[in-house]
Amino acid sequence: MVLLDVQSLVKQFGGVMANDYLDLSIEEGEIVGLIGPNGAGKTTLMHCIAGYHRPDRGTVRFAGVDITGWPPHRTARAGIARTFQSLRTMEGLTVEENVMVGAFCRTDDPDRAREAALALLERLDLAGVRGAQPHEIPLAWQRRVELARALATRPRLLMLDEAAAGLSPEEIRAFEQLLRALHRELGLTLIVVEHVMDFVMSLAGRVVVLASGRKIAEGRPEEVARDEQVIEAYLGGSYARGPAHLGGV
Ligand SMILES: Nc1ncnc2c1ncn2[C@@H]1O[C@H](COP(=O)(O)OP(=O)(O)OP(=O)(O)O)[C@@H](O)[C@H]1O
Repeated sequence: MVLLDVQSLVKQFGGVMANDYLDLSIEEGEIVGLIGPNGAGKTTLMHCIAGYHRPDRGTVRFAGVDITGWPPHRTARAGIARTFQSLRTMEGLTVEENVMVGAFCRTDDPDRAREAALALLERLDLAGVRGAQPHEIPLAWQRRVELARALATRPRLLMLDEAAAGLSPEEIRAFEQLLRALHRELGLTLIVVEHVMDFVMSLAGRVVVLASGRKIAEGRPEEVARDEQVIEAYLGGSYARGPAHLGGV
């Protein structure tokens, strides 16, 4: 079943076509990697899906419903969650309270929200730091707090924006294993926006490549890594890692 169906999506900022008639269709249960050089339009696409931007044209359908232009609190209720490139954990709130913020998407009852938050903190091995402030714990754990908060909204579609950035290779492997397990346990559909190629290429079943707001390739990770247009897009741009990073798949 198609869970997310984006058609002819356009988002423009002044003269910049950040998303230039994009189509994207995702089956329930898929893990889709979304890659592309800096400025390709990946974050804009996620913003348009989750309602942080209103598209100029095109449609976003989720579970058969037209959700184009719905604000974030409505898309969250519909079952779309996301994490942010720059961490948006809230200082002044404890780790547990941060996760409760997500749970309030589904309940008004603080006891229930706390219960849901605690269950997630235990599942993500964060129960020991539930009373800490997010800035007091390591980055890899802060990313899991963000993940827990997103999961607390009980999403069907979870979008991760550069969740592996700044993590060590060991932390990235652990994060990948955790995501695989959660994907299985919760029946999640995942969109993984990522610059860390090893991570996305090994996690995703399908990879979609954007450049200058357009989709230039899509397919299995090993196919995409060999695609000449993809290699060219990375070579031609200011992307620091270059195609060597794609070649290792
Ligand atoms: N709020 C905004 N105002 C003006 N221009 C924007 C805005 N958001 C994005 N852009 C522009 O739209 C284009 C796409 O940006 P976007 O952040 O979606 O790319 P990206 O693929 O996520 O890049 P990165 O990998 O660097 O995060 C860029 O040219 C960017 O400068």
